[in-house]
Amino acid sequence: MKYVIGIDLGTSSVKVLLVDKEGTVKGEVSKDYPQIHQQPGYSEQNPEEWVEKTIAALKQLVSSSGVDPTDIEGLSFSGQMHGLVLLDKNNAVIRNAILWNDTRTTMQCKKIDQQLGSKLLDITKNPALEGFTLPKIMWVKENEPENLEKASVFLLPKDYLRYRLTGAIHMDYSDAAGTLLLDVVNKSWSADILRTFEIPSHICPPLVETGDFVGTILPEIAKATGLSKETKVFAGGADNACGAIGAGILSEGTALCSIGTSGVFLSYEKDRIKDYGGKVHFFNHGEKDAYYTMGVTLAAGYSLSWFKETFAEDQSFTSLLEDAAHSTIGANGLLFTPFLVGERTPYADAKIRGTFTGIDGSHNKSDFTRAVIEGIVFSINESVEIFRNYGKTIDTVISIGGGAKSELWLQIQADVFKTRVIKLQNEQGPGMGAAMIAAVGLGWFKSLKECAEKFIKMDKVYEPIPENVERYNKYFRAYKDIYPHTVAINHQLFDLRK
Ligand SMILES: Nc1ncnc2c1ncn2[C@@H]1O[C@H](COP(=O)(O)OP(=O)(O)O)[C@@H](O)[C@H]1O
Ligand SMILES: O=C(CO)[C@@H](O)[C@H](O)COP(=O)(O)O
Repeated sequence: MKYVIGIDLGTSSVKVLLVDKEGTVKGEVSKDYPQIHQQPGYSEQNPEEWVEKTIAALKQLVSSSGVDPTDIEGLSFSGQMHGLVLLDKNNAVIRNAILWNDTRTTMQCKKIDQQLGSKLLDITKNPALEGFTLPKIMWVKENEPENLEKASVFLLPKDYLRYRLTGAIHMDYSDAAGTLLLDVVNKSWSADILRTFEIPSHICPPLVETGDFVGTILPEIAKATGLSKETKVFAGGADNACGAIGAGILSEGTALCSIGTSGVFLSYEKDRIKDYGGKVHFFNHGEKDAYYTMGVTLAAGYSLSWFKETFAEDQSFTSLLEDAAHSTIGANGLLFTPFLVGERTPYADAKIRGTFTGIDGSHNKSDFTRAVIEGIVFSINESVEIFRNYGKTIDTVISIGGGAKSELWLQIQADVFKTRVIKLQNEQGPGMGAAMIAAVGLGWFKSLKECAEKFIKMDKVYEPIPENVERYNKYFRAYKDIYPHTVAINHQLFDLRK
């Protein structure tokens, strides 16, 4: 049997997946790394940790699988999006990576809006948001000019990892789309935007398709991981594009809910002129010349992780979620807004912060946990509403990520979204998507669609329960009232913390 590996460089961990030609997952290893929050709104990671943890995970995967390394024919990547990695002329990392959930760049976003106006949306199809890469480059230019002067190239997280595994520098279109420097429809770096903000064009890496063959792994990496040095490497893509591939979101009418560190609601778009007025993100898909649109909740799984670390450190996620089942729909009248690091969709607001509303002396930990997981789904439902308001029909949603690990959470998604929710046999969509990119790149399949037919296996379907839908509807309406009623005080508190 022949195999491929999908490497998903997430925010909380790197996950490596060994998949055979039938699409069966033969092994899976995950290694965690921390986020560094030096001050409110800051979120960084040390790129060296990604490399070390990936090598360790690959080594464990190869040795524990018992598979002949020469049978592992190829690998590809899925990566957390937007994070800025700057390399000097020797390709050494200049500073920690500034991540997608870092919101220090509000001033830079204002500047982009003022200087580019509607041109930004015309070229990049997206508004200026703190998480995207261009404002991060501008922040470095303004606050650490010596670091930008030293830079010979900028990369996104999985591109840096790929560079360390192959020695070759590239960026694929699906990830480049999230930089706010790409002309999304014409698939080239925007000279106009680079010129406007006086960013040297030489720091933009060569662009490739997500499925392109980019080389083989370096001999020293082969030695460190136990992989064969003949292993073919394919570029890979943004984690949400790969999540979509791994969930079979490859034609109009299909939608995805991913609850990882972030929460994403995503829909396939064939139509490059589809206009959502910048209310949701519009990016190049990992499938050539296709697109996807998505809304993003910045702290989805992150909210639950924060809750667990702060109030239930010794409990597992599984037991926490079991507890939440003892509470009721609406957590006995307790609502949570997951704005722990600001928000993106529908409120692009770096200063908003989270709330528990309606705390009562009778509430216990089960109610609080339930409120957290419901609040995350309510927030993602605000993106679902945007899609519906623009005329999209959403009746079936594939759910992936940590949020698809719990029956309770899956049923809440079905009840709140008012759609059928499908859980896949492997809920790790992005890693599977990366493995599929390698499988197609190797020529095992003619297209991603053909590969999806073989690789993607449905596990269980959750139908909305009418009685729950009605009750959640009422709580969702109350949830939506919290942002407008707490925005002023949250902005005041944010400023007071300085
Ligand atoms: N057993 C579980 N049940 C429910 N949620 C879980 C479970 N394990 C992890 N999670 C949630 O999933 C999130 C991680 O999801 P994942 O898709 O691995 O994220 P990322 O790709 O961002 O690293 C965690 O933040 C946590 O909230
Ligand atoms: O910023 C975005 C999308 O625009 C995030 O979705 C990141 O891509 C991180 O994803 P996860 O680590 O949560 O999967």
